[in-house]
Amino acid sequence: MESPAVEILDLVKRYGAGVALDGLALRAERGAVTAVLGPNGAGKTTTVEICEGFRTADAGTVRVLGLTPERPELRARVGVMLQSGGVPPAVRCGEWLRLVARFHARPLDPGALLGRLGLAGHARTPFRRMSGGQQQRLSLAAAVIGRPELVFLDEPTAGLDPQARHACWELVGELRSAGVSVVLTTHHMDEAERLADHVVIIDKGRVVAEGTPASLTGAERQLRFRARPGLTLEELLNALPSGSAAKESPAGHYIIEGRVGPELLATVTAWCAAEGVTADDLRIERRTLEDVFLELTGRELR
Ligand SMILES: Nc1ncnc2c1ncn2[C@@H]1O[C@H](COP(=O)(O)OP(=O)(O)OP(=O)(O)O)[C@@H](O)[C@H]1O
Repeated sequence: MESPAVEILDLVKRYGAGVALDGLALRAERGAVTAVLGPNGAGKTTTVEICEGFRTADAGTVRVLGLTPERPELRARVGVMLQSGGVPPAVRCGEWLRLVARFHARPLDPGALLGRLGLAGHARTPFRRMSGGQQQRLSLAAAVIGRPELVFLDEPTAGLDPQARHACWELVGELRSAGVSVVLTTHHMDEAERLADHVVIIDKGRVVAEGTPASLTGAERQLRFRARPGLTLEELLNALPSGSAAKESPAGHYIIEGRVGPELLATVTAWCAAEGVTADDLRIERRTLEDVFLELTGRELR
């Protein structure tokens, strides 16, 4: 049977007295987009860089396409986009991509790839003169130019403008359609929900939840509104159909769960009117990955 794109078991990484990874386990299937989600310092970059062979683990096993990360044959089969670094400051954008392409047997066309990522006009710009977002897009291009079987993208859209973000999303979609396995880290829930087949939420170096975006968020809808913090919800709860729940999370944000329909909506708005509460942004929607994370850890993702 074919090995998964990435398989991690009991991974531990310490930096001095601090534990960055605390027994992390993760499996990324071939041909799928796996999003690793978590707040700052959760251990995303450490995990990805161990898989890429740039850092060594203190304990645990890691297999990338069935091999240990330091195996040299992985270099031609795995594309890597780092959060920063790796490109000489004076090299011109187009020159760099052509150079990277030469290391691969069947590279994509560098010029076409630059065009796809909105960098056609910057082919002659030295790396150090490119904006952060442009540098990032070049790193993305360099990660995929060799037609890898597996690509690691560490926060590929951080700091990108909306247009560049969409170009990146499209590229990830195409990689997936071409059967490439993608492992990406992100802080953006919408990005994970939009792109990923499988989401792994990590916090403090451990996996706190995983599944498809739909299985994590569930099919149930919620009623949400914003109002002044500290409303007493007991009376509202008494008025709601049995099986409903009402909570304030975070302060000033109210979430009503249960059978969301006309009756529940009417009860909530009547209660608001009676309490003199103006419910801002009143809406009905599915739970988001952000909510899932908040429930699991009591903290927001960013
Ligand atoms: N080289 C290092 N030396 C010491 N501590 C480190 C080092 N790299 C990471 N850490 C620590 O390990 C923990 C995990 O960091 P990591 O960069 O993997 O998190 P992350 O989830 O990628 O965060 P971010 O979203 O901010 O990039 C953090 O507490 C961080 O301070």
